[in-house]
Amino acid sequence: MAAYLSIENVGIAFTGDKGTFRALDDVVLRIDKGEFVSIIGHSGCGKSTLLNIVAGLLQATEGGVLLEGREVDTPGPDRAVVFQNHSLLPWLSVYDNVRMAVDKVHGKTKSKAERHDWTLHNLSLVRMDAAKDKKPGEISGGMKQRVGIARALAMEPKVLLLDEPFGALDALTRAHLQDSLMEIHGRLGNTVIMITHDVDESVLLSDRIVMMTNGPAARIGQILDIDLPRPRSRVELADNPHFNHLRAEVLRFLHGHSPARAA
Ligand SMILES: Nc1ncnc2c1ncn2[C@@H]1O[C@H](COP(=O)(O)OP(=O)(O)OP(=O)(O)O)[C@@H](O)[C@H]1O
Repeated sequence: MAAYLSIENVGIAFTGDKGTFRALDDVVLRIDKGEFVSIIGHSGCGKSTLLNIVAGLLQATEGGVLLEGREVDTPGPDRAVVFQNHSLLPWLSVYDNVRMAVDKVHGKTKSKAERHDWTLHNLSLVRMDAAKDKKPGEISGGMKQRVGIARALAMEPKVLLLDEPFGALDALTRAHLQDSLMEIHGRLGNTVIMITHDVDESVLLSDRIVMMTNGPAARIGQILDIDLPRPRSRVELADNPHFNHLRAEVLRFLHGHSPARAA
């Protein structure tokens, strides 16, 4: 059976003033519906480039991406992206930031009352309904990321693309948001690709971890199956030998692929 999301022999080269830079080479990855896949690798290896190709924000030079058998090469509401630094509109309230996406995606299929309820429902999924009337400038970084996630979920995308969504947050907030994301994924069964630099985060959340070699011409170096039963608890996993073994596997891979110095 064909994969739900299929990254087929993707390569990309950037051409600029200083010549051509080959960022990715022959990346092949097939993802099932409902799967949570993390991508990990050293800085500059090409993780965001790969995510942006799946999002349709960048065009692959070779190969392509298929979602349910159809090629995707432009952005679309079936693939929602959450970036490391929230991209909320500062002049709109929390509610309106989500509502705008809801109106755009569900304007023709849901009534006004349904769109209102759907906006509130998604804000409550990330526990931001009480702060719905605040502006982005009045809430914390973690709260902004939660709104960004609510906005992405409200679009009911086929695939949720997360580019280091918790990278800019303190450890405690990060842990809370990881737990929320795990709970939402458990409940809704979203298909997720998440870029992270955090080894524990990748093992805790993922079904599979895709480890990338360093660029130029980065590829998938190894894929690790995370066969820990769900639901998962960070506290219980802290002294679980299998969790620690998986964690060590990722660390070993990263250590064996030390980053090249930036030119
Ligand atoms: N538009 C572009 N033009 C030229 N080179 C680019 C462009 N975008 C990315 N690159 C290069 O491609 C490589 C991969 O970049 P990318 O941002 O995908 O890495 P990353 O793994 O996401 O890094 P980080 O973890 O630091 O965010 C880097 O060497 C980067 O300099």
